[in-house]
Amino acid sequence: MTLQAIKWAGGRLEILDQLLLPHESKYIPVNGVEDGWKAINAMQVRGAPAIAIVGSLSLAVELLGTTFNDKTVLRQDVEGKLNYLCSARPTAVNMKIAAEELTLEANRLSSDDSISDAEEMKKQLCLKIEAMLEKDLNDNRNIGEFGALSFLTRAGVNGKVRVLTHCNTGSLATAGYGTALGVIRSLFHQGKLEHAYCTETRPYNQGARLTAYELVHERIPSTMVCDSAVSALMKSTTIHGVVVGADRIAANGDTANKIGTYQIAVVAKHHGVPFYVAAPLTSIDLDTPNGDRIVIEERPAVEMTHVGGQQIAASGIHCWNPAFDVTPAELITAIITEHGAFTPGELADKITPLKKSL
Ligand SMILES: CSC[C@H]1O[C@H](OP(=O)(O)O)[C@H](O)[C@@H]1O
Repeated sequence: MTLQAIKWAGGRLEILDQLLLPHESKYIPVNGVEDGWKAINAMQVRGAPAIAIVGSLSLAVELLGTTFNDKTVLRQDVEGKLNYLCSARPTAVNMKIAAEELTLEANRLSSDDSISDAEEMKKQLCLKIEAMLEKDLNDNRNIGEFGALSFLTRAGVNGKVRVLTHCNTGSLATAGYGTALGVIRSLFHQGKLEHAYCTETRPYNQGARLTAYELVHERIPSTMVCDSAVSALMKSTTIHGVVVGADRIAANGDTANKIGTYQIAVVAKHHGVPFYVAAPLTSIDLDTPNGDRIVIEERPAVEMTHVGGQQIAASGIHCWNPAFDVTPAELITAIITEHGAFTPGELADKITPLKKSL
């Protein structure tokens, strides 16, 4: 199986259908925003950064297949389709931020009299969308380096560390390399990783199906544990730190991430284990003051009662299936971004000027 979640070439978009992993590696075409919305909503592609990139590229596919004669019509088309794409999944903020940035760009181009031709405006918008791929990859490598530095201040006697992560935050959740899994990759490449532990991450099993494969694929020394084994692991083994991804980080540092993250943070606190969130600025939502204001997506019960199409729960049982939970800032040691690691308390002040410079 390849580790490339997204393929973009010459205006053609394909995604690795992550519902089939790890058994089958199959790319499916995304021919426009409706395909993009459906793939995101069904979780054929998932992961906050990957959602924003695939959603935006699905718009680019549609734009490149249409001729526009009027800049205002083009701007209205772009804004409407971006709003539609944002409705596919509510918790991750990356698609919303991408939509805001692209709408601002469309407004700027539309009012720029030096750009008389709607087709030229379309070309510039598509170039901005395409640039998201390389930027995300570069950001992830920087997150990896800053994250490795954060861990190594607490390294073990041999200078190596044991790290736990949750869900999938690797190449299959981003344009490549990953966020939290990127930190693990950087530690491994620096020869500083003693061992990585990944949770299976019920009910969608991103850990068992996706992270385990990425770790095995790259021969990173690792062990998978059940979600319910994290406290026993921390009691029996020295874990130098936990690093997880983020779907939406509020201005005060409260972080929405895959369900189960919050309880790992509580257990880490009990065991004195540092707890890091690794995420690009595109996952930080300064417009949301705290985690109470983050909408948590609830997924269908069938994703709990069935695994791989096989029923594992008694018919008729009621289910509660929130896809995410919110880890309060006081349980987070630092938030690792492409610009450095920041405490939750300093986050807003540190990144506000950085976001403005984007
Ligand atoms: C690189 S952030 C990935 C983030 O997204 C995952 O959620 P989902 O698989 O439902 O999209 C999980 O929360 C990860 O931390």
